[in-house]
Amino acid sequence: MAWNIFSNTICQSCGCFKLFTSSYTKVLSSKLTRNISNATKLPKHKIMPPRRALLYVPGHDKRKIEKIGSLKVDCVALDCEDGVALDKKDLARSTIAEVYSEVQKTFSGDLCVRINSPSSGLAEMDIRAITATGNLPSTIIVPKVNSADEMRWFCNEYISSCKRVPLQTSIIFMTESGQGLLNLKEIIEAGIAACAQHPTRCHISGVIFGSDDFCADLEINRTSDASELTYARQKIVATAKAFRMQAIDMVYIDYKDSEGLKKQATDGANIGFTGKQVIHPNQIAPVQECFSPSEEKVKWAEELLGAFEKSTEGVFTFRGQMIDMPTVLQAKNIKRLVEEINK
Ligand SMILES: CCC(=O)SCCNC(=O)CCNC(=O)[C@H](O)C(C)(C)COP(=O)(O)OP(=O)(O)OC[C@H]1O[C@@H](n2cnc3c(N)ncnc32)[C@H](O)[C@@H]1OP(=O)(O)O
Ligand SMILES: O=CC(=O)O
Ligand SMILES: [Mg+2]
Repeated sequence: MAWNIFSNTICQSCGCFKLFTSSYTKVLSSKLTRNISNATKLPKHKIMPPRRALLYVPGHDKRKIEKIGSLKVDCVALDCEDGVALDKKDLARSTIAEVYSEVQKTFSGDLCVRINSPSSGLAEMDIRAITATGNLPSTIIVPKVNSADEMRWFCNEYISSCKRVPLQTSIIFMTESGQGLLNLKEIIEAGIAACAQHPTRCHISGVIFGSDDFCADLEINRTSDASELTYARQKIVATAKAFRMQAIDMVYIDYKDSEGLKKQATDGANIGFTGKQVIHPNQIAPVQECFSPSEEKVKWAEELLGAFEKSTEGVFTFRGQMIDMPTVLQAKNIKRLVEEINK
């Protein structure tokens, strides 16, 4: 009985199924059975492109847009929002609509468009401009989502504006206020429910932490180690991951300080973020490196998984450490990440 439940619900693309089947034959402790029962309630993993660095490029700035094809970055956001002054919003919309297909020919990463926020009164025009073109963006970023209603509003507005049927548009939204953080779970659930009405057209794939707007909203004083943002960052990661979504960390605005950037990116990766927003080409390589497992870690994971395959026990010793299922799962995460990056 339990066996059938596992095989129908555990994601096979990430390898959990294999792990759970081997662990089933190895250790059938009550603790493990309880963990697997909980796992069955989780949504399935989706195959998502890696978004280790997400570079903002102001949507009206053709000089910067022309650079995109030469940049080795996982993800670019053509911006209609805060990177564009109010009197250049129209120019950003028309430029993005004009160049999107061309840029896609030279850039193989995820080419997103960040629209203005649902409450700005500008988002309708952004949505209309990007859906009017034949080539819909692979990902739309919706900033300053403060409530479930705003999330529902965006999903319905987007679907009803599309002249062509969109195919699996990723929707990533931004948490940038006290309300946004407080309502995070409800916002995600509203997005999942709205997209479930159009399962082949769009899905919610990530949350971005808009820390600068968040600091403004909460009147936070910034410090160099960002310790004042620990709660928000951890809440965003835990909530996003509970729904099997990506979590993308804050911008490091001091873009000439590469050491500070690396420190903050490493901190973000260590607490579970999958990537980080960047604003300058020089930030791409260090950030992507911080969100990639080191060679040493990959070797550790490969060897540990090899040892796990050979072991006939649920608990065994590897490089002097006690290893059981949680550590095997961590090694599997590393293997999966490497596969996604190398795809
Ligand atoms: C924090 C809250 C947010 O909402 S963040 C998102 C909104 N902000 C943005 O989008 C800012 C994006 N970044 C920028 O506009 C620029 O990087 C800023 C910070 C203004 C610095 O520009 P600039 O003085 O030109 O830098 P630089 O001379 O060192 O640039 C070297 C060459 O690289 C280019 N470059 C720079 N930034 C980008 C970018 N984001 N995307 C693509 N290309 C970029 C510059 O144009 C420059 O090229 P060139 O040498 O002139 O040919
Ligand atoms: O939009 C990003 C932010 O930090 O605010
Ligand atoms: Mg913001």
